[in-house]
Amino acid sequence: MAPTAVVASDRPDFLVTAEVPKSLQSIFIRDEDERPKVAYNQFSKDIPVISLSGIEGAERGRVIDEVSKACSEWGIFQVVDHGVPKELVDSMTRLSRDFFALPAEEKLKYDMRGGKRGGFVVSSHLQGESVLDWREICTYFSYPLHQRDYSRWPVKPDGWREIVEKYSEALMGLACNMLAIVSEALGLESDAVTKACVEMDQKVVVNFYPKCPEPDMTLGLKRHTDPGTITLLLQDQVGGLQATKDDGKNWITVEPIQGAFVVNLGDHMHYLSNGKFKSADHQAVVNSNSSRLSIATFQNPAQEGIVYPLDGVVKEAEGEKCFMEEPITFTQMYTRKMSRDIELARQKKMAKVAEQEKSRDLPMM
Ligand SMILES: O=C(O)CCC(=O)C(=O)O
Ligand SMILES: [Fe+2]
Repeated sequence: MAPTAVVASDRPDFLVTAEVPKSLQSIFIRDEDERPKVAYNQFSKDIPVISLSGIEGAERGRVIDEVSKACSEWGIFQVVDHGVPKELVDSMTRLSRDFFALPAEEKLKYDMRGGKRGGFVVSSHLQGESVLDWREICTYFSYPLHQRDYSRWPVKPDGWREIVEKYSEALMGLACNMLAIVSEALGLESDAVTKACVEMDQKVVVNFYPKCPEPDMTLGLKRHTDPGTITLLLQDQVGGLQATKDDGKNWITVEPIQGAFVVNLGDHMHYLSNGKFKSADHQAVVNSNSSRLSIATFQNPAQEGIVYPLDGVVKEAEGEKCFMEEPITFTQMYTRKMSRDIELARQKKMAKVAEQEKSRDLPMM
């Protein structure tokens, strides 16, 4: 039976950590073509690992070259020697895990459903999906500072709030450094991308993927590209982040590296670069052996930020064309992306129903 669409308000019924069920509820079962093809722990070394050591001095040229190559080929890479203190990363990871271990009623004090800006939710804050992701999340809208609403920041576990504050500030610093490198990799001034963002927005999303009884049938987070400018992802040592550079024909599992950040370019950056830099298609798979934690820090432009290739990126003299018809705002870009996703899901569902009807009409052999 085709699963019926789940509205966000139904979701706590599917709270996945309460007690891991023996089999998967149908609402988590993905169509066959969407299911994982590669194991969560079959790690690949294909994604470049770039050291940021010496980035303000003699090593800058090397970093720019490596970032440029990684962004053209994958749109995803890892960074080490990034300067974010290890103790901060360790505290953030430990307190995040402690939060998800709290009783459901404690987490639901920060229930994010109904359009609240931040807090706890099961599966996803997007509405109208017919299959659920196998995860719980806690979201912090951390920047701009004047929009920060601490009433949506959990007070438990003790000290988490203060650590998230420090973490989001440190990651804002790292993101700006990375965007300077990406600008220079496009042959532009180092502030070209941050200027295009108008005012940098940041959202910290802590993903918790519980152990799953039938991990081959579902996904922790379905295939997507991140919409914003750049994402910095911290993952534990379990493994589960997968990326593809050939539209889903082949997937690789990103090797977890202690203390590294996975850097993902989002759609905004893809457009700013006139398509020279990719926004990586990625997903998260789950497993039956252990739960997994990842912390995604999304750096987005302001809502009115312009989405259009940056001045100087399109080399017209070399016959290059601008691949967008007209500039749009980030809000327009995001709305179009969402409607496209919904339309694709609708078409897929219709094709499936038609297929089922056709096979029902076939004469019995
Ligand atoms: O958990 C992961 O590895 C991926 C998370 C992610 O892609 C996201 O939150 O957008
Ligand atoms: Fe993502």
